[in-house]
Amino acid sequence: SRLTPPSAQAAEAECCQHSNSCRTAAVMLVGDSGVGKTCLLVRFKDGAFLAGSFISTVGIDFRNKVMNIDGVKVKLQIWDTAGQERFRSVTHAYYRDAHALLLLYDVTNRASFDNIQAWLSEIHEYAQQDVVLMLLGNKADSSHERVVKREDVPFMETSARSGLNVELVFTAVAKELKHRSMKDPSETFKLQEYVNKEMRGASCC
Ligand SMILES: Nc1nc2c(ncn2[C@@H]2O[C@H](COP(=O)(O)OP(=O)(O)OP(=O)(O)O)[C@@H](O)[C@H]2O)c(=O)[nH]1
Repeated sequence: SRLTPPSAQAAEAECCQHSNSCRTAAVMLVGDSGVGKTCLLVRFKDGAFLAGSFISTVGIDFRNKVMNIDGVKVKLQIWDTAGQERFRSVTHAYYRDAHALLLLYDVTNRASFDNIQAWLSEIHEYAQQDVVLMLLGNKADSSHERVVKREDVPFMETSARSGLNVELVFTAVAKELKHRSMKDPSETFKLQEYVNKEMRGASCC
């Protein structure tokens, strides 16, 4: 479906009616068609996997989810963009308002990985300079041989199918944005360090 997200301010007003400690953040999912953007969002929002026939997103879609980050409500307004080339001009218009970008590729699809450079150029051109950026290698449930990962952007593997790291991605982004909005220089937050620590924690003990 094609929906226009309400402005971030409207979303903030709605969220903050119920709480005086609340932040709103716009998170945008980008990447080639078929890498699993819609599925990742549905997994995060509804805890389910959209198996079966693949319905490509048309234009842009969005969903809200409120997270509790260390006692502060962070409302994520998550925009799911169409990966298909013909919708590129629609998605360009949304980059400017995004606080965070999740750039996905499919670990089983080499072309989707090779296109990351083009996506990064696009992000550089249209997004805010200080946008929070994470690269996600999705479909990590697959036993397929991995394409080489990049070291220059915060990175982690995810699976919309198994749920691997899905909650962690959004928690990490929300934490980063919360830290920034509080503007407390004594508290630093390192996205990659946080996800590395949390991933290790999950696999040990
Ligand atoms: N095995 C596996 N399949 C997945 C995963 N995530 C998505 N898929 C499958 O990949 C296909 C594409 O998923 P979508 O989420 O619709 O892809 P998209 O990136 O939103 O595509 P566009 O809307 O065209 O940009 C679907 O058939 C999904 O079932 C995953 O983590 N593991």
